Amino acid sequence: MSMPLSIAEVCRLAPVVPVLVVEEIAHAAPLARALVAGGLKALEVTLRTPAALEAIRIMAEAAPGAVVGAGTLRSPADVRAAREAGARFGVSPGLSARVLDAAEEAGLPMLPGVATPSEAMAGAERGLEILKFFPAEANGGVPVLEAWASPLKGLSFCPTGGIGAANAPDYLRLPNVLCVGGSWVAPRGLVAAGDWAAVTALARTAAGLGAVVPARA
Ligand SMILES: O=C(O)C(=O)C[C@H](O)[C@H](O)COP(=O)(O)O
Repeated sequence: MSMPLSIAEVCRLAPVVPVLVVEEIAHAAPLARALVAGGLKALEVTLRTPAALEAIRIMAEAAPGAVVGAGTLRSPADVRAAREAGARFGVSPGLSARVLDAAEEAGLPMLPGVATPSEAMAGAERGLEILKFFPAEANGGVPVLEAWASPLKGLSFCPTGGIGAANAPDYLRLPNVLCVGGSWVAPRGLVAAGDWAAVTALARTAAGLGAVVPARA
């Protein structure tokens, strides 16, 4: 039985949470190992492919250093399926009371997505202190999080959507950012080609982003 982790603990495992779209079961184990080898331990497997739930099971077994979660949770049924597959945290594009109720019932720590102060306040009213800012770049990116820092004091964010190695440091240096999410560390082409060494190299660069940002030191 793995130790239960809070969302804060999940976000502190590494500066970047890889957002994964697993098309083939055979990719699950080597992909998880490649990311963990590069230093990224919290892995978000999106429930966007038929392989996703089985991929969560396989990754947790194949990469003991990984903390595997499920992304794209949009319904209570998604939450229950993710939990049964062994997901240790859940991520959602939005903030849904039904999804959050189901997650509470299942004991699944949730990182729901918000794009406005009203949504962030709705999350805070439910006792959540860490929220995903999604889609980060399309919603105004860094200046929006800077503008939220004072009025939404006490809330921290995991911006996701449109983030890559080039702009991740701009987010990671914000005091109200704990980590960022992104698919750039596991690009479709490298995964399809089984180029796990290249994935590890991307992960290593991403894992090192935290070290160069004074706010996270
Ligand atoms: O569905 C979810 O729960 C998600 O987490 C969505 C992802 O955060 C983004 O799709 C990642 O965005 P990119 O890094 O720009 O590819």
